[in-house]
Amino acid sequence: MAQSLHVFAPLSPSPSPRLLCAHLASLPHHHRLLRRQFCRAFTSPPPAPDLGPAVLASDNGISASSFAATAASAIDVDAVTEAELKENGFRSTRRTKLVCAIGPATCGAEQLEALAVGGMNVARVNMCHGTHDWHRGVIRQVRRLNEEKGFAVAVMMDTEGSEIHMGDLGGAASAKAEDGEIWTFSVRAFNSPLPDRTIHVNYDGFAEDVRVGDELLVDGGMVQFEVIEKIGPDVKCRCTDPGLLLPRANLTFWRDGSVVRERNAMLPTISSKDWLDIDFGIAEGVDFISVSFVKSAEVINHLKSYIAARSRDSDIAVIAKIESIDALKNLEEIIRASDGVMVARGDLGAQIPLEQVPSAQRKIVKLCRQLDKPVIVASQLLESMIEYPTPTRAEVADVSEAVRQRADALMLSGESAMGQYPEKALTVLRSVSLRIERWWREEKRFEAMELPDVASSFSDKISEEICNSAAKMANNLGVDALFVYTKTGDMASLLSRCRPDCPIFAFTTSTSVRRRLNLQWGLIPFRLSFSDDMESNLNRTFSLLKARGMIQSGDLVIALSDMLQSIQVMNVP
Ligand SMILES: Nc1ncnc2c1ncn2[C@@H]1O[C@H](COP(=O)(O)OP(=O)(O)O)[C@@H](O)[C@H]1O
Ligand SMILES: C=C(OP(=O)(O)O)C(=O)O
Ligand SMILES: [K+]
Ligand SMILES: [Mg+2]
Repeated sequence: MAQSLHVFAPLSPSPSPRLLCAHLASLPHHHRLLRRQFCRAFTSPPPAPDLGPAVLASDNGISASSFAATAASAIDVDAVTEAELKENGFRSTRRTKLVCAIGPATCGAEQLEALAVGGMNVARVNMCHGTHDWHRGVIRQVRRLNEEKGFAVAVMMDTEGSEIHMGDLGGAASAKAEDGEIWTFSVRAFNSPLPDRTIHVNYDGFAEDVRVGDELLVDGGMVQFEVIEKIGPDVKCRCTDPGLLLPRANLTFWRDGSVVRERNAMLPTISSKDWLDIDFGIAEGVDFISVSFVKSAEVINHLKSYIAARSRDSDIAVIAKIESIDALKNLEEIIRASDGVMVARGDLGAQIPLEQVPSAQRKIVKLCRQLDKPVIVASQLLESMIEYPTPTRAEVADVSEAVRQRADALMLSGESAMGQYPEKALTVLRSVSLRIERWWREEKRFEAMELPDVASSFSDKISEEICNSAAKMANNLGVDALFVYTKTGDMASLLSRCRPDCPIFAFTTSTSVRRRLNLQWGLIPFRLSFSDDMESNLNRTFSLLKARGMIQSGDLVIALSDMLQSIQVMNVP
């Protein structure tokens, strides 16, 4: 049994300028400008790894045109993953998936392609910002990239939800609030230009709900005010923690050490605007809809039945964002009802004390894995990279911890939507993920987690047992890859839940299932038409993958199928 040896060759840019920047990162705060200028001048973009589909044909001695015509129709695989596989071998493919919020910094065709090349698995558009035309442009551009360049980037649409937030600052990009300044927060509708130091608040009950003495937190505490006077619709506030106000920033108010949820707690989770956005998302065929400020399982079920009635042929997965006290209270029922979860630490940190966010994250990630639902860790992972080209040590440690917890995916928000270094931020996520995953495997710090039964029928129970056993066998035998043939994706998900040491090649007949699987830990999704005859499926897959240089004779694989509920161990012939 000849097992092949794979050499690790990280996909990272030339290290020297980064090291210099890392050194400069330790300078005191007032030197950061210097640091920034230095890093701008010296970290030229990494030499773009040639990961385009053209690479695919070259190693095999097959002419590009005939290759594209035959192989492309037979099997679809993500161009970037394929190149990573060839370059680094099975063992070193990235298991943690990456989600990027798209905004003004990344909505162009070239920028989107750069993110896809950099490893973006899911592109997220946030309905808090932009117009439907803008979002449509981004979604269609992602689809075009997938079709023309062989990526499988999924699209996630994130609802606005009924949060309380500021208006758009009369068109200004930001406004600075200084210590001691008096600002007016008002529910009045203003004609532009807005009066000086005035902020519109979108929630009509605001002036009635706040009290003098309340603390007003902008963006989860990035800027803080104290309420000093109420005059009709106007609330006068003194700035106690200065900072930058950004358009439509989220607002919470605190009284006696906890967040105030008066009538705003009665706001619907899905507003009338959200329903219009959801209709838009369904019409555009997004892969995921993430729901902001979920409070209970009911709203998830409601949305899922709406989607099922509206779009019989497409299956859109519903992601519950955990970002409120109510969501934490009803955590398990929400996770069970959803197709996935996002730990939305931005708003969560504005609703519970900050020091409780890490334990909440840990709990949510663990429960999601146990219940077989993908989980995304989001917000402020690399916040300083909105402005600076290198992350802080603390940010790298935070990313590492999320990877170590084996979350399915990490998300960039402002870093990729409006930051100065979107691609570099993605590179940091990618290289930290790879490094921590490798360390974890090498150290064999394998944390066996008790995985409860999630099956609801006896047949599902068989699939679940097969997956648990196969993952265990894969670890014990040190196999190169798990192959799973799955129509619905469920068996791929169950394998991913086990977080095995080797990557999981998931073959599915549908392009939408394939894109959806792109959010899940360790899965390399392929689209392939296959039959009930595993013998012929395997032979076909082996020859297609061998032709593309993605596997070699002698590689040891375990193959599973959800049609036959079978499990086979074999060497690639
Ligand atoms: N479509 C858009 N148009 C303009 N600005 C956007 C858009 N999407 C995102 N942004 C900017 O990027 C920031 C970070 O994006 P995101 O994390 O999605 O939103 P938020 O932080 O408001 O929840 C936003 O605060 C906003 O300034
Ligand atoms: C991801 C989050 O949601 P949004 O960016 O939509 O506020 C969050 O609050 O952390
Ligand atoms: K949102
Ligand atoms: Mg939020």
